[in-house]
Amino acid sequence: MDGYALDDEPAADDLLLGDGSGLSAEQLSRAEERRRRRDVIEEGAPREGVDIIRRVEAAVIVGVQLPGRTSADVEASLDELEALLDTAGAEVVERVVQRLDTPQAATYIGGGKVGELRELVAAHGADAVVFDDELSPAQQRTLEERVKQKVLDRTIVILDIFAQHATSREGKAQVELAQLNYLLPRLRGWGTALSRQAGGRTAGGAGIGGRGPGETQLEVDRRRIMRRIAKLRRDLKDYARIRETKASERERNRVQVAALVGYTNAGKSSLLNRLTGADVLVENRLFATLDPTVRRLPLDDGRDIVLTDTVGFVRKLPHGLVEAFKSTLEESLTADLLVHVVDASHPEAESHIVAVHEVLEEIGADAGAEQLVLNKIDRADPATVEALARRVQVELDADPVLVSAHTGEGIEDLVERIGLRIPGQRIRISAHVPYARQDLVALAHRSGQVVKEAHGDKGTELVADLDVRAARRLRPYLDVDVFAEEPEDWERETGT
Ligand SMILES: Nc1nc2c(ncn2[C@@H]2O[C@H](COP(=O)(O)OP(=O)(O)OP(=O)(O)O)[C@@H](O)[C@H]2O)c(=O)[nH]1
Ligand SMILES: [Mg+2]
Repeated sequence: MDGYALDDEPAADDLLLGDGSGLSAEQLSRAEERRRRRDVIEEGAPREGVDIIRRVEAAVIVGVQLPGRTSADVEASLDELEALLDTAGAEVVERVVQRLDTPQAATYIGGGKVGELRELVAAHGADAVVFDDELSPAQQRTLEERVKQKVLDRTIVILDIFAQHATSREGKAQVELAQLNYLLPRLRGWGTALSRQAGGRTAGGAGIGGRGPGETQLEVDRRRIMRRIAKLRRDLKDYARIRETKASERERNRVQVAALVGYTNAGKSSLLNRLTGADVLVENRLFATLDPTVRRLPLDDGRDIVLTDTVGFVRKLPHGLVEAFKSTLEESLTADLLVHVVDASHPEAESHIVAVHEVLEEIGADAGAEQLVLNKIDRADPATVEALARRVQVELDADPVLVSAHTGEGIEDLVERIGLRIPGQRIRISAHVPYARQDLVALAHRSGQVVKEAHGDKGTELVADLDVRAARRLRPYLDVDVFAEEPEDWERETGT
């Protein structure tokens, strides 16, 4: 069967209604309601884009417990899949878990389970089955044939959320590239949706109740997608070049960068707002932020650094997506310090830390300095936070700062810690310091490298490499006022 010609199978809908399917009267009537609404929707206009999930209302989700994973692991991952689907606008009506020694080649789960799934889907009037793991194109196709309904996986859900939320040109291009790369090997199955995207239904009645597009149409689609992929790659290279230019401008201005990274919904944007008075969208939703935001952060010692906020990570983040977002994430790659934000009130906090480290490793950003921040301590149990802090100290050799972006608790500590972890820049100064201010000469010795020191009749002639803070205190006696031209508006350059 080609395409999601769902209405080919009206029988599946009628199959179990009113029989001993085990559903409550309420569940049955909701299933009936969904069917009615969907009929209306299917009549409606074709939608734009590859928006597969937006067409899903009610999903059955499937997790597999492989050796080495506890059932709690599987449930936690399914909780997250449910949250992802919720973000994408779909409701989960049932979850199915199977224990397996190894995934089945043809259908991932076992044959008996597939039959069960088919019945569940029909009984609930669900319009999709979503697997928590990535399926191969062949598995997906086989499952669709047997379950008689659309079969999706976690990857496409995440891709769809990203597609819904991306706002910048670069973000949109990155997501589209990842989507098309995912789609290309699955074209046989996705033909219908694509033909619609191309502007109308394919000749031959590929729409409701029709057959999928023929081979020729598939070839056309495939070539068109490949051309589009090539174009997106070129565009992304251009965007990356622009980004590089900005980064090297910042380099020239010797601005240092701290990047907020962390699991989605950890509170990165909230912290950026709290630390810099920014006004970035904060939502109790996964992937609220997709586009990087850059803000100036004044440190206690008078230095200004740049703080960046970017897309959050999640377990099993599709590889294509990480690849596509590499240039956005480059900000973290080149940062002087990674500020890794953790939702300390989340029961899965530790596995989130691990997942974030995995993604950082994948993009090659795991080498630099990292400051762990345990956020949301206002809503977490203090004993739990303490225990978590102790465990990360022992296991990761991290010295976390405890904060609440909401109440502001710990924020001063965090700023101080960032200042300590980001090495002060040194600048070369030359000065004539009067004998009355020998304390400043002593300061130069303490906080930097004195290159030359000579005693003349007016005072001490000094050449030294100092951190900016110390240098600023010598300002009245500098031979050249290096602070006269401080950059002022670089934080607006990526403006939002
Ligand atoms: N109680 C409490 N809630 C917080 C705190 N910080 C953030 N939140 C809430 O956590 C949710 C996510 O916050 P965001 O700042 O959007 O998180 P994020 O890490 O930027 O999330 P993404 O951009 O989706 O990756 C929001 O509902 C915030 O109000 C905190 O310190 N305490
Ligand atoms: Mg955010």
